[in-house]
Amino acid sequence: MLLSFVILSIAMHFKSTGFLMMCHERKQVLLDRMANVDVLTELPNRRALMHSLEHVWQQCQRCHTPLSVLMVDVDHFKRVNDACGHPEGDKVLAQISRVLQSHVRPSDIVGRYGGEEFVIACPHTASAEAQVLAERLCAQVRSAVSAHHDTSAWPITISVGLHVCLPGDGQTLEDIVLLADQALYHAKADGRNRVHLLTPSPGTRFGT
Ligand SMILES: Nc1nc2c(ncn2[C@@H]2O[C@H](COP(=O)(O)OP(=O)(O)OP(=O)(O)O)[C@@H](O)[C@H]2O)c(=O)[nH]1
Repeated sequence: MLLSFVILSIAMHFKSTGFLMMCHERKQVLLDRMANVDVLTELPNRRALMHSLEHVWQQCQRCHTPLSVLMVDVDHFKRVNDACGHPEGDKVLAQISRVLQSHVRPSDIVGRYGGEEFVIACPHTASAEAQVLAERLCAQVRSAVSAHHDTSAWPITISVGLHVCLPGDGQTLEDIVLLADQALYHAKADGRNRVHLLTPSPGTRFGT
């Protein structure tokens, strides 16, 4: 009788310890998700994106292959919010994120950089291939995403700044993001709804 009581107590102790461990693991998974995933788009947030970008850049440097980085920004997005409302704007951002994600390779990284800006990193990808991808993304967003205001559908477009990092040019993560952002600036200035490939001046030294 006493023996079975002891066995039962031990079994209950392990069961409750196991249960507590399971709760702890679930809580940890939830916390990790909250720290790394953007709630609206379910894409990696800026923190997770920068972490992955650093990882793929190191990988490309080891393999002596280029890394193409696309900075994507929704055109005149303020107008969408103003005309259709913030919740509709949120839907548009979620829709765009799905389009971007569905047109890249599994090895590419898509993340929400902030607001209406996304970053796509394509490891082992040279400029010609990246440019084709960027043009395709522009066309896909234009045809697949629209905001609904009353009965009218408003086409949504994106501008893409493309920067190609070559191993050996000494670029830091900050340089990479800055250059992709400069490319985006040109795409916007040239009229939006387009891709601009940045060509750094010959001899430009980074990371100094
Ligand atoms: N609905 C919604 N709007 C957002 C979110 N994040 C940023 N925005 C809006 O995005 C808009 C960005 O506006 P601007 O920076 O002026 O740029 P823009 O209107 O897209 O114009 P250009 O970039 O110059 O083409 C602002 O109105 C922000 O409020 C979000 O999570 N949801």
